[in-house]
Amino acid sequence: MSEPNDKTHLVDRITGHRRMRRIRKAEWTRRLVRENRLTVDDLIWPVFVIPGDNIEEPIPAMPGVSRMSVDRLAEAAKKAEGLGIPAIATFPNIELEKRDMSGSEILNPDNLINRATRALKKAAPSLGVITDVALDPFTSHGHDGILTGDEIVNDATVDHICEAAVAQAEAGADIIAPSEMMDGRIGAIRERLDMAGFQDVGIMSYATKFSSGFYGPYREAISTKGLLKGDKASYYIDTANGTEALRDAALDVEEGADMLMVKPGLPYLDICWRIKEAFGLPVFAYQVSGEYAMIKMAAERGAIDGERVMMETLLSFKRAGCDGILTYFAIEVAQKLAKS
Ligand SMILES: NCc1[nH]cc(CCC(=O)O)c1CC(=O)O
Repeated sequence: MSEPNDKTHLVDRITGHRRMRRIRKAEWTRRLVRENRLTVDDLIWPVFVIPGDNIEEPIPAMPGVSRMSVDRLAEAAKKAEGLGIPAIATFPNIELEKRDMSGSEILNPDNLINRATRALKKAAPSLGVITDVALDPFTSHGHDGILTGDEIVNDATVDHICEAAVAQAEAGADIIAPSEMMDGRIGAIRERLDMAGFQDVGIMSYATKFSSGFYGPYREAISTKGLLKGDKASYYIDTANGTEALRDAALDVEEGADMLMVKPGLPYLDICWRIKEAFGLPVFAYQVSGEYAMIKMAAERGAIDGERVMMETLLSFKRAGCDGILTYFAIEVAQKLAKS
């Protein structure tokens, strides 16, 4: 028969006196041993731009997010700059009449995205501007590249986005972020930017972009939802493939990417970690529209504490080795961090 206090000894025999809970006991020890922190320096704010003046249009699939006309965007950018957010990433929703098979409007030096960049640089000069060079906001079929028959043509698309990258740099973009997953695009863009004298304009590669279901609300936000025929599986990475994602990122590193992105974020934390370990380059996770919507909508329905889950997911990217996060929560988080 065992003595009444033998249970204590039983646990000590099992743990060898190592008790993890000692360091969790008080708030001050928890603070002292906390391994990762989220700060305002980690945030990149993705925004949606629309034509017109003085317009702010809520996006139903993304509660709390609106498309903004350039003037409103400039105001919002001042706010972001004031909060200390380092950079903004712009995505245009252009008129349907301006979209065509090859996305030619992306080459217009005065297109919506380039006008937004100029306005941002004027309104908030210390805020970094990151522009996407994919064709999807500009094509009548919603694909990221030039569509010939059933095929998204690789090399012609690369030529096209190289021109677009130069136009974006001319408008003042600090970082070009190609998101269309064509082969050879990073090296080609680097060469074209350098030839045009933009050695200082960086490239943040959407290095591992998965063929994901999490982009749904974004396609509503830029109005490609009804346009897109088929899916993007012939150019985005299969969601089952981690090692292939690493090979793809390795090519971008060789071709001269300055920073790498993993997209979506939360379902791909393993990729964030592997990429950070493999290359040591700055790595960013894109917490995409569907991830944002899941949190906001679950919170609205009372299933989760939205603010708490927002902070937890953002911190998970830091734990997974990311240097920063593109997140639609940027303003909300920055405001919260400023108070604490
Ligand atoms: N170039 C495509 C692009 N640029 C940004 C996103 C998604 C961003 C998000 O979901 O928040 C996508 C994905 C897509 O439409 O296939």
